[in-house]
Amino acid sequence: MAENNTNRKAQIGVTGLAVMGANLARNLARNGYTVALHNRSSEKTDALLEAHGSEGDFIRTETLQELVDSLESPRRILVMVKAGGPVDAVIDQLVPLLDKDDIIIDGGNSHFPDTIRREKDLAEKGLHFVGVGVSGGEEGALNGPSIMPGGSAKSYESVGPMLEKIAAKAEDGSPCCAWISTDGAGHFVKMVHNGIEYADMQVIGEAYDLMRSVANIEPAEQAEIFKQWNTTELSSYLIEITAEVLAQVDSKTGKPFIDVIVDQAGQKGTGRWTVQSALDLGAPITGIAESVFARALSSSNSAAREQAQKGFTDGLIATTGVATADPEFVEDVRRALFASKLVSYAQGMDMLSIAGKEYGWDLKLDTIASLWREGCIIRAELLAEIMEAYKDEAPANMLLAPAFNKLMEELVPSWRRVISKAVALGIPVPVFSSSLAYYDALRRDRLPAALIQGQRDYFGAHTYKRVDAEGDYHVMWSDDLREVNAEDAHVH
Ligand SMILES: NC(=O)C1=CN([C@@H]2O[C@H](COP(=O)(O)OP(=O)(O)OC[C@H]3O[C@@H](n4cnc5c(N)ncnc54)[C@H](OP(=O)(O)O)[C@@H]3O)[C@@H](O)[C@H]2O)C=CC1
Ligand SMILES: O=C(CO)[C@H](O)[C@H](O)COP(=O)(O)O
Repeated sequence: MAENNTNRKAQIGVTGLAVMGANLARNLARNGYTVALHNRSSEKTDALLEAHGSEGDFIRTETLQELVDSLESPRRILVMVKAGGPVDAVIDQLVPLLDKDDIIIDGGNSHFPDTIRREKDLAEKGLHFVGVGVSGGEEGALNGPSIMPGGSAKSYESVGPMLEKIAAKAEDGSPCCAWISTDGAGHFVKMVHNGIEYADMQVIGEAYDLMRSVANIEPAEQAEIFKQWNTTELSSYLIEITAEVLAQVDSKTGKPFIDVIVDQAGQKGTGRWTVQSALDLGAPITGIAESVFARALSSSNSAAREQAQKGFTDGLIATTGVATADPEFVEDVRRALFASKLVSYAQGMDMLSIAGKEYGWDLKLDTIASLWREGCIIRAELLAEIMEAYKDEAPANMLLAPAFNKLMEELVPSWRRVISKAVALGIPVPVFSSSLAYYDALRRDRLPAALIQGQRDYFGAHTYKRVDAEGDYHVMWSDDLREVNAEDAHVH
């Protein structure tokens, strides 16, 4: 049902009816809410109503004033427009039309500093602003996404029940939606989710490349391998869709579909933001960073790639390493993929823990892992175990939780063999190898960081700490090489 009826009131309005907004509106309507619809250009509103108007109770509106007038008070307006300037533009148009205590919900992939700014500005005007991370793509938005809401606890009392109703449900029936923390926390968690998503996709790509380049396993055969892997501890949405992409045959040429796609990966920005933010926080998300750079390397300078293919001829680039699909090699790749994937999740969780302290957010890592169990792009069987690992006392690092510690020990030999083979044959595995370096660095008794401290003290009197005494020290490098207490020498 869809009417322009000024007497009827909707419980929520949605503005921005592209794929995500349209499907979230339908999801809300299917769950029994009366939903007011608005889009900058009314074609999308009409297209939605024509195709799906019978799915629930919708109110068609043409202007933002009509949208506002169609809502019960306090008003709830879900903004699903392009992230960035368009969100500010919509907020600026909405604010003069709203009353105290009305709630604007931004469900797009907004950058969390923008969300912090918007929440503060709107709070000063007596309005609530809720930045909500939504993951699950088009299909998830319709049938149940993973939802990560920030904003004030008070606003969650009003929007939480609706969001929980439309969210994906985990196996135990709990909704994949819970209040994360104040202001930009929801968008921050969604951003880190996307960082993990980038790494997860890249490690799958590296496994594919290894099996194809080293063992000549063609895409159709790999589709079966990924399907089988999806029945193991690797079981996840991304492994599942990888099998489908690899099974696809191009209708124009009859070639494997993967072979007709230009090998230059795009990105909209959330992975890049994750790395930028990690640099600010000093969070060592090395695998996630490599996955963002791998996309950049694939696409930023195609002329350099073309010339290097002809110019870098050290004879190591593999055409084949293993003659056939050696099952032991394939199992090694599976294990290497799983180990690298575990590192990506561990790095993401570590970044959340650091950010919680820095931004004053009480981030519950077990709850966050629980929200990612269903509905989102990184949903995986593994997340139930991650949730358990953070349930009581959070480990200093996810990999140190007993279950993962033991698992990593089992995976490491395969991981090393696969990376050695890749390096020997000249196949780039940036996330496999940086993840192993991260694991090795964590477990190493002495790191060369000691030498870096010595160098810093030499050229900049930056001081160092001793392993056997408290305090900060400096060596009089350009004098008599005496060690002095930094405080006495007035250096820091
Ligand atoms: N696509 C996906 O899989 C996912 C997307 N997201 C995020 O959800 C949000 C919506 O994504 P998606 O549905 O893909 O849509 P897009 O990001 O493609 O945005 C299109 C929508 O934004 C509207 N819009 C653009 N500029 C303005 C403006 N200045 N004023 C008013 N409206 C404007 C468009 O209106 P018009 O029709 O008039 O042009 C249209 O409704 C984005 O932030 C995206 O990053 C989050 C998770 C997954
Ligand atoms: O948020 C998402 C899923 O969680 C979107 O799909 C996201 O836009 C994908 O990112 P990119 O285009 O950078 O690969």
